[in-house]
Amino acid sequence: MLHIDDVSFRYRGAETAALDGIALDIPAGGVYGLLGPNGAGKTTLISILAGLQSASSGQITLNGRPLAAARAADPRAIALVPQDYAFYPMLTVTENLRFFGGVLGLSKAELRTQIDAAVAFARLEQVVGKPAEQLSGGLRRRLNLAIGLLGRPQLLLLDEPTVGVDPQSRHFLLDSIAGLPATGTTVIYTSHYMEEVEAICERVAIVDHGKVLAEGALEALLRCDESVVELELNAELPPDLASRHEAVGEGAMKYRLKLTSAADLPRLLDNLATAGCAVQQLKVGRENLEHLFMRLTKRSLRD
Ligand SMILES: Nc1ncnc2c1ncn2[C@@H]1O[C@H](COP(=O)(O)OP(=O)(O)OP(=O)(O)O)[C@@H](O)[C@H]1O
Repeated sequence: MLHIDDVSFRYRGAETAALDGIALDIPAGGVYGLLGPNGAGKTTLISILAGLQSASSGQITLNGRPLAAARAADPRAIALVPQDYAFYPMLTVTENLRFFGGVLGLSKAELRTQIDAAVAFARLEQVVGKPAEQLSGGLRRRLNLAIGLLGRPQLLLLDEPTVGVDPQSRHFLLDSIAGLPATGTTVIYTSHYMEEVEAICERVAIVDHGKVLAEGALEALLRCDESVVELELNAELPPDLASRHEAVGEGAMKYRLKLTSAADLPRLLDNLATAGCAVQQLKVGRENLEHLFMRLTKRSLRD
């Protein structure tokens, strides 16, 4: 659907490029995660995809057409839900939706249908008459999302849509976003919360310093070659086992260990039993995005 080929971008006066040869293929359907720490270049890429900035070099096509031509042919094809609140605080929810629907050029009948659909999707029914400035952080995010959906975009760009929301609204937002591909909208979801990306994205690109460090189906990225075991014990891991398995501490009595062969796991469990450590939890053979990111960059996503 979206093909990004060798795209670079440098802000005026900046010493380094914000995007440095980004190449990505984003298929139709699904939620595609753009994961990276602050300053990685996510917002810059999203702004270029939304037409707010032009790439310094490289090509982008949507369904085989250059991006600008695709947007000119169908101005509603791509919608952006920005990181900031993008509505008028003193207008009510309905007034905001009516205004932004009008900007999109929706007919009266379309406007009514789309506003009803967006309100239902974002579950804003209880607050339609409230000025936006009186909404909680979570409801503001939901209004932002509802506005983005008014034109029934083929591609929805979500720039960190859960920043500053309470856990309940976050859960609701993530569930709603995961359901969008089934309604015909492909989603690009930027975040520095790897748990969110792991929860709702089928494919992921990890970006840092304007470059793609890894890209692919989430399951394939997280499947590791080396066997990895996550253990939770009732006691400290004995030091000899820690060094033999290159253990990394993951919190109180939680460890991440490496195995070199299939026979290593029963041996490890025997050794733990001999040392008097009971295993409370055990997970085998799967990375998580935080570890993958650390392996690629030698630092944490939260740095
Ligand atoms: N208007 C600007 N002028 C100059 N440099 C900028 C500007 N906006 C962003 N940058 C720089 O470009 C790089 C990429 O920033 P960008 O906002 O795209 O990253 P991000 O991954 O979206 O981070 P965040 O999660 O903090 O929004 C950073 O080094 C940032 O400092």
